[in-house]
Amino acid sequence: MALLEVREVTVAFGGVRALSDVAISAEQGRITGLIGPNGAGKSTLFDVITGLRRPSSGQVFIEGREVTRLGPTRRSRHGLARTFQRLELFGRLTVRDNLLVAAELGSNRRHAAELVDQILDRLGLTRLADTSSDTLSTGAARLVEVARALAAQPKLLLLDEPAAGQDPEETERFADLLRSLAAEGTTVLIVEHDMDLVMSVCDDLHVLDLGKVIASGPPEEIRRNEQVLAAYLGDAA
Ligand SMILES: Nc1ncnc2c1ncn2[C@@H]1O[C@H](COP(=O)(O)OP(=O)(O)OP(=O)(O)O)[C@@H](O)[C@H]1O
Repeated sequence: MALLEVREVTVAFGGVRALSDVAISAEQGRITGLIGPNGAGKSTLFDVITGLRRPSSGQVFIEGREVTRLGPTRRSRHGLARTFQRLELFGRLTVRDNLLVAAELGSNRRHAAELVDQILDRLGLTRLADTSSDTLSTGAARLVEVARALAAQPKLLLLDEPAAGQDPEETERFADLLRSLAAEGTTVLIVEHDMDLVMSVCDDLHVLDLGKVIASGPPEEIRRNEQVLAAYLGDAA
């Protein structure tokens, strides 16, 4: 059974269908990529999975339980955490306090401070712990968003363009982090335009174009798929 299953989801904004009968899944302990051109519907699908947007039709299941009608807070209790494409840190709080807020909402609240210190250390953020979040570089802020999502100790981690604004060294370290999280059993679903990162870390890919899934499979298959090459990858693969 997939940890996440999206069945036949459709989202319409007025007359525009942002998603049409989209079906994707993410397996436990694997890194699944969601790719496609701008406007394909990736962020809208994340909103449906996290409960920020109700689909016009279709269903979302986490560990086999339907969550389609649950709001974001109840879904986070089912082990789901996400980062945002547009950064959503609490700017005036320090890096540590941003993580503490998330950790204290999680199941391990009695050990929140200890957990936060472990995550800061793991992500190489200890030296920034007392820095106000609104003074961070974009690359560091992206990492802090991931750290904050991890503070909730999620089973399913959704990352919306986590590498945007990271330098190549940050991206390389980030790839290692994702691999180690997956090896520990965390399920990762990632939207990302950095194809080197996607092709090197993802176990499975789903490709969206104009609100439809045009291909699903392992990276080596996707990078040779004619329809995907025409719609998105072109010379990049
Ligand atoms: N709130 C909204 N109201 C109306 N249309 C919307 C809204 N949000 C998204 N759309 C439209 O839905 C489609 C999918 O947008 P979405 O942001 O999900 O794409 P995306 O794949 O995440 O793109 P990007 O890679 O640029 O982030 C686009 O045509 C977009 O203009």
